Amino acid sequence: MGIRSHADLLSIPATVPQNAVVSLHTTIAMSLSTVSIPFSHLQDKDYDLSLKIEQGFGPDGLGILSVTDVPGYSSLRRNLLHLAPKLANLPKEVKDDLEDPNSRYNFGWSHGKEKLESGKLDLLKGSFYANPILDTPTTDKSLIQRYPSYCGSNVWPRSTLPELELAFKALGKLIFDVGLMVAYHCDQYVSKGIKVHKDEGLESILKRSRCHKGRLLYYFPAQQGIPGDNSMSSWCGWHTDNGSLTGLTCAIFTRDGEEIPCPDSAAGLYIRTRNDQIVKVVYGVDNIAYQIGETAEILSGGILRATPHCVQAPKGKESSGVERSTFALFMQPDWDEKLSFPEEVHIHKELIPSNASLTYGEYSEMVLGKYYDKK
Ligand SMILES: O=C(O)CCC(=O)C(=O)O
Ligand SMILES: [Fe+2]
Repeated sequence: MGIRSHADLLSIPATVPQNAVVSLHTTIAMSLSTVSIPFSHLQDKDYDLSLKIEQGFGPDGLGILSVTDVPGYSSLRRNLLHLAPKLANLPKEVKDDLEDPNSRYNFGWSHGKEKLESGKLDLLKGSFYANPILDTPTTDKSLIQRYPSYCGSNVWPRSTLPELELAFKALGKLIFDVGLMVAYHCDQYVSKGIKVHKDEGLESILKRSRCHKGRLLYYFPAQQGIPGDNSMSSWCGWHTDNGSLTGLTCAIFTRDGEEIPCPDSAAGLYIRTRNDQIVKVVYGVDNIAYQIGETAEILSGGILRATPHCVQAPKGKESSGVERSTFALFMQPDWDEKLSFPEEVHIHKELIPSNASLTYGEYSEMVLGKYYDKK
């Protein structure tokens, strides 16, 4: 998929916090709140946010920060996230019709198609992918064949869940617009370290891209945790996102579609920081979180660093039947955008020659081949 890669992070050399309790499989990690930026500051191009960006995305940051008080966000989030269990519970034939094997399931419904860290197919979650900005990014047949995961068209359940399209596009566009503001302030921060040429900053690159992808995620009910998997990454394996900037909602937990507080405070998103701490990340329900993807690392010459993350399923008796719904927006460069790799490549070293010059389309097709069975 266009999107993420289970990087080779299986043996994470975590610096275990002093007070951590270590069991055979699980490390109880510290829980930390993200740095947060009020929308009114973010919106102001003259507001100096370099300290906040540094605290969030700099060498000692978590690699994730969040934006508060975005007008209209709260109801758009709830509207979309509550559709995830509905979509996942549609009859199998309906979901089959929403599949797009040609794009390696990067448009429409995807369940059990992607490989987990273990090499097994991922049955724990279902996803619905669409480009919230453009329904048909191109009509050029050769491009569609070459980059099917970006150049294909959206597939909407127009007769079976008609409200999905509007809700998905509305939330996706809002997270995109706010993400561009985050990108602008990232450029300001990066330009203190390296020269950022006009039109080559993250904001310009993301603004002109036709490659953005939203992912509505639905994690199927945990049965007293995931049987046989006590690990931190029991719901979603460790990986870095392929794109530049990922916008994330705070997840909703439900049982039979009814919202409930999560019964296990250890469940949720974990991040490995740049100084190798593993941290459980928390932010307000109405905040939009943004984390760094691989191509922001490449474009910034390593000043920004891709954020490794995973998701832990809730454990224990009360967790039986608990579902999790969330949304991610992968803001990615256009398929035609040139990426110049620094001499020292940290990302997918085994696939990418140093000093390579690839387009984002070429790069992501290379990386994706790893996580899907060949058709
Ligand atoms: O479920 C989440 O909170 C994160 C999902 C994720 O990391 C991804 O889809 O790349
Ligand atoms: Fe991710």
